[in-house]
Amino acid sequence: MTDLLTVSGLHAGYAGGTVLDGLDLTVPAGSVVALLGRNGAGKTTFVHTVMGMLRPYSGSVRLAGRELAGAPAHAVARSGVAIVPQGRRVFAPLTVEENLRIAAPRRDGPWTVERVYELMPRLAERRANRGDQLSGGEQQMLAIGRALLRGPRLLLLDEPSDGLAPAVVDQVAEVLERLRDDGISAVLVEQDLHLAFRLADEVVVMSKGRIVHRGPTAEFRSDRRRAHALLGVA
Ligand SMILES: Nc1ncnc2c1ncn2[C@@H]1O[C@H](COP(=O)(O)OP(=O)(O)OP(=O)(O)O)[C@@H](O)[C@H]1O
Repeated sequence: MTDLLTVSGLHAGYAGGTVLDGLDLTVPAGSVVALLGRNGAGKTTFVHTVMGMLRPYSGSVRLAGRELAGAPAHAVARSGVAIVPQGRRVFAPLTVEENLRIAAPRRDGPWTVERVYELMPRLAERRANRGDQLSGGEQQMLAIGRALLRGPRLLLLDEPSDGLAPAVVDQVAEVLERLRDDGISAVLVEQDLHLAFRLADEVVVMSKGRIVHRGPTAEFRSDRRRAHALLGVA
């Protein structure tokens, strides 16, 4: 499989110091890679750096061969990367429909507002509701819909399960499963291992700004000792 995303030697951080310390990662086209790691490992920093929201100190971020490192977020978005941010960030005073319409849907992209509603009928039912009248799960679906409308080649999902009850995580998982089965390429940052295992083809573990493990999901799942050693979970 050809790699859609190729990140190499990525260094990035904040005024306080370096967080990404020479990170290398590839995402094959049509696959979902789960990015796991303890709190503070640098997962969100990675997602923000790929998206162009944080400028790297050095290193390369290539999407289908095209260099994106150092490009601003709007240029990265135009190149085909979309983010579903941690905390969802839907616009509270706007309705579901307005939130989707201002996502600036790509006219030539495969996704339309109607297609988003078909994927997530809950959003269609709530189309006239304001963002702040939605449940956490509905807000998450709205954030996913907004990202899809940009017609991304690569989707960056930053902890979609964050703050959701298990039954609601299950509903979001069903949506993401359908996208995966349709062949979407994605990096899924997750603390919820069940969700990561359910969706990802491969598991990547990050520690102190580097990748310290990579392997097929089934293999990682069956090796509890390694999961414990890398993530501190049972
Ligand atoms: N805006 C910021 N300014 C300064 N330091 C930051 C900023 N955002 C994150 N950091 C620091 O960078 C490090 C990595 O944080 P990051 O949020 O990328 O980790 P994470 O793996 O996503 O963690 P979590 O699972 O808790 O979300 C942490 O030490 C954090 O305190």
